[in-house]
Amino acid sequence: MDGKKLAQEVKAELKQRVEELWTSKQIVPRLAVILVGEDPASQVYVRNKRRAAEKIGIKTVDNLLPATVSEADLLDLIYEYNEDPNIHGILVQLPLPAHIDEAKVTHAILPSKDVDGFHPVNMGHLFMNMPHSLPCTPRGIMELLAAYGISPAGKEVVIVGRSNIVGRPMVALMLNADATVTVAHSKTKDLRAVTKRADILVVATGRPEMITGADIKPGAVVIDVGVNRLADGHLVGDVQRQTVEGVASYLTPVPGGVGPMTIAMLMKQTVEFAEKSGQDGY
Ligand SMILES: Nc1nc(=O)c2c([nH]1)NC[C@@H]1CN(c3ccc(C(=O)N[C@@H](CCC(=O)O)C(=O)O)cc3)C=[N+]21
Repeated sequence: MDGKKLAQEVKAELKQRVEELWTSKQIVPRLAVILVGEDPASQVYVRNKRRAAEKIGIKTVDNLLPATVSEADLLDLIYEYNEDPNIHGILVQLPLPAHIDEAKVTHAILPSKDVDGFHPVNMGHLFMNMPHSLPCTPRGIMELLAAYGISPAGKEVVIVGRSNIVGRPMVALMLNADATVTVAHSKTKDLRAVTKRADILVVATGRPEMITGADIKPGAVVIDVGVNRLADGHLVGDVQRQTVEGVASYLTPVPGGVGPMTIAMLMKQTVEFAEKSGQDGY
């Protein structure tokens, strides 16, 4: 499944929507991005986000804060953006340094500007199937499946991983799409027996190549959320491509699968927020 190509298509459509928003309402979508510290992987993502935004016509307001910034100063910056009517979305790149409470920071973002969908209010709405903001990675996965004509309705979907960023919201999205959902994680007994049941398997564990061809049902659709940089510099997923390729009907590559879709969905959410701005409650 070609996430890179689909992401290009999504971004081309967004570019048109951004032009329409300017023509009809003179609004330019604006996204505030906050990066704390100098984690090299985070710097790459933030740069990719800025590049994608520029191409679409979204303005990004980048904030590079030193790793020593206090939690209070970071919160103050968020409050400023919360109040600023010209900012439609706020993103704080995770992980944050250990002295800063990630929950406190993500919960400080106004739910209506929470482009990542991490705020408990947005997570709650999502679980009740009345979403306002959708977490970018799970949403990107749903769009990939839809583009390939794969409907989760009635299927056995197994999600490996229960993070707040991917696993848990993925459960909600799959449930909302009428799948029969199972969540496996590090304490699951006989993981292979569980993953082998899956018609659609979503793997988001952060453990390089942990899922092999022996773990999946022939013909399964396998979604690899992992982005693991090995010591030799190359990038692998949580799925072992060589052994899974011959068994699965579809597999998302790493790189070029879920990653580019995540960025495309961030852009989509920002444009949607800008389109809604000024309406009741926003
Ligand atoms: N507040 C917040 N929101 C996030 O959405 C968020 C975050 N923090 N922290 C880190 C993770 C990770 N993440 C990725 C985004 C794009 C690629 C991506 O485009 N990957 C390329 C490869 C990039 C490379 O070469 O390193 C690909 O898979 O083709 C990967 C990972 C977003 N995250």
